[in-house]
Amino acid sequence: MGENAIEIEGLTKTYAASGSQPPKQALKGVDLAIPAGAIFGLLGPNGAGKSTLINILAGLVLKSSGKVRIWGFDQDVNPRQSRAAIGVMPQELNIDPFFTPRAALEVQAGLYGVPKSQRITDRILKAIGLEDKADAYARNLSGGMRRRLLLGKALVHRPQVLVLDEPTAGVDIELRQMLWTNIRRLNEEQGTTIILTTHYLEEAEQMCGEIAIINHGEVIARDSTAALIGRMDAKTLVIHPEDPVGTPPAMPPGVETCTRRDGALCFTYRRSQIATGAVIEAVRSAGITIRDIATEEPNLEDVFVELTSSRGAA
Ligand SMILES: Nc1ncnc2c1ncn2[C@@H]1O[C@H](COP(=O)(O)OP(=O)(O)OP(=O)(O)O)[C@@H](O)[C@H]1O
Repeated sequence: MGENAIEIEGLTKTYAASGSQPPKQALKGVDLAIPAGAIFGLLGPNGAGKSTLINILAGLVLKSSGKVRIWGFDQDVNPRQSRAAIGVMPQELNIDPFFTPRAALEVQAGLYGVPKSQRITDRILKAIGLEDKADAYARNLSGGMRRRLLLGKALVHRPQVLVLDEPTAGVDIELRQMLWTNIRRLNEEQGTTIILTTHYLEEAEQMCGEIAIINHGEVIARDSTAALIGRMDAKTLVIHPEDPVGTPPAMPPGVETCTRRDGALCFTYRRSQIATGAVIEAVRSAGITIRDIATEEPNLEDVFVELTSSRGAA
């Protein structure tokens, strides 16, 4: 195994035409390397191609062309090994209602050819907090419990790479925290590489060390989360004046000024072009006494919006 858990080169996928629907090119030549041990975020607007990419990794969708290596195994050359190295928690709650969690995990382990003596069913039930429900029918489980069971099913063969497709979509905060605690633990204690898609950019910002942004079937950015956010040039300075200010002070060109409802003055400008000191100086020169001062840095949401909105529609 090299340093990368996943290596993707020139990956394309075109879904065939069906009925009145024309063929759809969902992936247009994706190159992507995901380092072993990472918590890696795959972000993009609806329809960008994230699920297609994940489903190809999982062996659920056939690629049209390109190379995929999972844990060093080429999907075309070593399909069995590459499949054994990856576990996928899908988006849909596709659980057989007549299986109990214990049975569902056992069946899944059987599908992966895990011998009975090597199964870790009890350990997984405990990790996902379903010990109490181990023998209840799945149809009696809450949505949150089913989701945890899906995570459990992805773990039966102890994969080195765990892929999570929107793991926390529509789940309450408590369950979200629990899922993340589980996932972080897997990453820290077992060194499992985690790849996830999420619509919660704040969550991606907190969880993922590295991120790829995919749009219209192409990777349009791939960097550490910090570096991606660092690319954004915008900065906002928020100044709370000692006394209410009627007319905002004159500013150097390129500074946008607004007054917030609480009376704070805010100034937005490009860090690369205007020094914060110059903005503060302009405020002081206008005779304003500053009570408090704060800056607002861009976040992942700003990066995402800027990158994905600049390319237009498909
Ligand atoms: N089975 C299919 N047949 C035809 N087109 C498909 C199929 N699956 C996906 N597509 C199309 O391929 C494109 C990419 O879809 P995909 O589901 O990969 O996007 P996504 O980024 O996962 O979106 P979402 O966030 O909504 O899940 C979309 O235009 C979608 O309509």
